[in-house]
Amino acid sequence: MLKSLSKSRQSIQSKLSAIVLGVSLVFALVSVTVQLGITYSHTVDWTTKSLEKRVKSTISTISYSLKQDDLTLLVRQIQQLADMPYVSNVYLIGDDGQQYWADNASRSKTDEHFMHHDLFYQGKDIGDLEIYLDYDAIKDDAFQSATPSALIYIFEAMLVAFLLIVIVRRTFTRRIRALVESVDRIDLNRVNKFAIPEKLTSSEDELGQVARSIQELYMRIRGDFVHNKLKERTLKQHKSLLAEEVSVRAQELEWQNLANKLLADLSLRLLKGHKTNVEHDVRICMPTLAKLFESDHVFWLSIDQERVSYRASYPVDSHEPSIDFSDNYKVKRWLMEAHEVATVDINNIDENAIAERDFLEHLGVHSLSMFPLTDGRKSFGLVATTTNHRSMRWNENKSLLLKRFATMLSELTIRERDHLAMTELQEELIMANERLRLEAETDELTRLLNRRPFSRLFSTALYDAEDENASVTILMIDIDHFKAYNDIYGHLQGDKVLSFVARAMDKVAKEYHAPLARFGGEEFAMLLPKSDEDSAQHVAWELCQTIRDLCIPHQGSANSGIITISIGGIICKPTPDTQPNQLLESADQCLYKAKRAGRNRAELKRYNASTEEVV
Ligand SMILES: Nc1nc2c(ncn2[C@@H]2O[C@H](COP(=O)(O)OP(=O)(O)OP(=O)(O)O)[C@@H](O)[C@H]2O)c(=O)[nH]1
Repeated sequence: MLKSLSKSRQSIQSKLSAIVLGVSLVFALVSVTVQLGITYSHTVDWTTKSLEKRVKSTISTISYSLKQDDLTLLVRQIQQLADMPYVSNVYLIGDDGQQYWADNASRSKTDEHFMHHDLFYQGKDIGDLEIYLDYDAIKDDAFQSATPSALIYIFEAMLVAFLLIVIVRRTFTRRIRALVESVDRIDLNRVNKFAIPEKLTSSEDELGQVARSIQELYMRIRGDFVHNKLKERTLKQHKSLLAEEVSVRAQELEWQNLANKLLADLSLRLLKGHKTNVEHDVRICMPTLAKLFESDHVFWLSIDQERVSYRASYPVDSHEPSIDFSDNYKVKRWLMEAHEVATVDINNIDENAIAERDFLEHLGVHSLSMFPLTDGRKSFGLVATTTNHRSMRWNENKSLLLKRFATMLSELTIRERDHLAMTELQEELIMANERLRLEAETDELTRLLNRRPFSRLFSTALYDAEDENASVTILMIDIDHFKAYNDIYGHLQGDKVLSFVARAMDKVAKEYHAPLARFGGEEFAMLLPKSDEDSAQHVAWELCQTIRDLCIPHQGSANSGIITISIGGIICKPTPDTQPNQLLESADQCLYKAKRAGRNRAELKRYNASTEEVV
């Protein structure tokens, strides 16, 4: 039962109650037993002493009456002894063997206890006196007298037990239960502040110590819990910060990657592309640039003195506000002399910077970031990115990107400038070369081609004629009796005549798109591509007539009296083996024939390229 009680929910109280009750009952039983023993022994002792006292007072009378055989006295004396409390019987035996019994219920002496006294009379043993006690009666009386005490003891024990339980309950069980209830309320998964009631902890007894220990333990656990929670929260915060940091880093890297790719692409495009497509190439990368800057517009301005021009802008169809620095040097200086990326927001602009504010308002710009284009000495342009209605979010990376973009455009502009200078120089050189070439290929006196370019043209004409299966004519022209002219009119006059004749023939040549050259001295050569015999004959005749028509007097010319020319010509349908020199030689021979035939005429022959014969 105790076991089951001890297992019950109110185990301590029940156990205590049972223990206290049991101990009290045992104590009561022991007390009653002790009381009984004491009462019994006390009664026996008292009875014995009373008897001894009585025997002592009556023994001489009994001895006397026995000796005197005064039976009446003897019996009375014995009966008086026998009437004493708890005396069951009195037995007397004389030395003569005579027995006397008191007149009590029992005369047996088998189970009785007794007191023994020797009877003397005048120093002589005359008999024995034995007194038997009624121990059962003593016991009964003892029990009877002990019963109230036992009841009192039991009541007392019950009372003590009850009081003890009440006291235990008041001072111990109830507090333990309150403590248990308090402890039950502890939730270690929460950080609520918890306190065991002060009435439990303030006590100096063991329970108070236990309550304080629990409170301290809880405080320590709570402290640890709070510490762990704080650690956990800090860890969470760190983790979230780390995740945020990683995300920001990733975005930055993505941004940086896009920026690098943009600049690399632009750089490559500018290197590969044609110089005239520069603006186009820059314009292509501007949308990405605007995205990277988170801006509305990107401008590339070229600034020369007060003249500002947009080289490229984004968006393409956006309004490009006109910029005039003619009476706004302050703003120009502000824009062009920045050494770092300048960012300005209409909200934060210095109150004194009225010109700058007006400038931004004129542009319709809320926020602006810019960097000048410079060759290190002088600024010649600007890259700027702007927002219209909001502040621009700017950072180091964006500054760096704008700087790198501006540096690229600066280098590009410098390269363009150098390229322009180089092109101009090249063009000058080409023109000079052309002039030199023309000079080298032009006869100084007549301004006609000289022999070298003519030979080249002649070879080309032969190839063309061969390709087209056409005929080509070469005319060799010589002024008649020119030595005589020099001799008569002088060398200088001879030079003048050479010029006149050349100019006149050139007119004819131009008419027929025929190259004409001074071949040397007073000799000329004319080439008639795609010509047949008739046309060649006609041109030759026209040449002779043209010179005759000049009517330059020549006293040394016996037959005409004027300057005339003789022409020898070869008409040829060339083959791949046809040699220009051979044709020139043949034409020369024809010229010789014309001279011999009387001059002032043309002698034209066909040259058979297959047989290499003049026919
Ligand atoms: N003034 C002048 N005379 C030149 C020039 N080149 C050549 N001559 C002269 O031209 C003359 C050519 O003379 P020749 O080859 O003997 O022939 P020609 O006197 O014209 O007689 P034909 O040719 O037979 O009619 C020479 O006296 C040269 O000195 C020149 O540039 N200026």
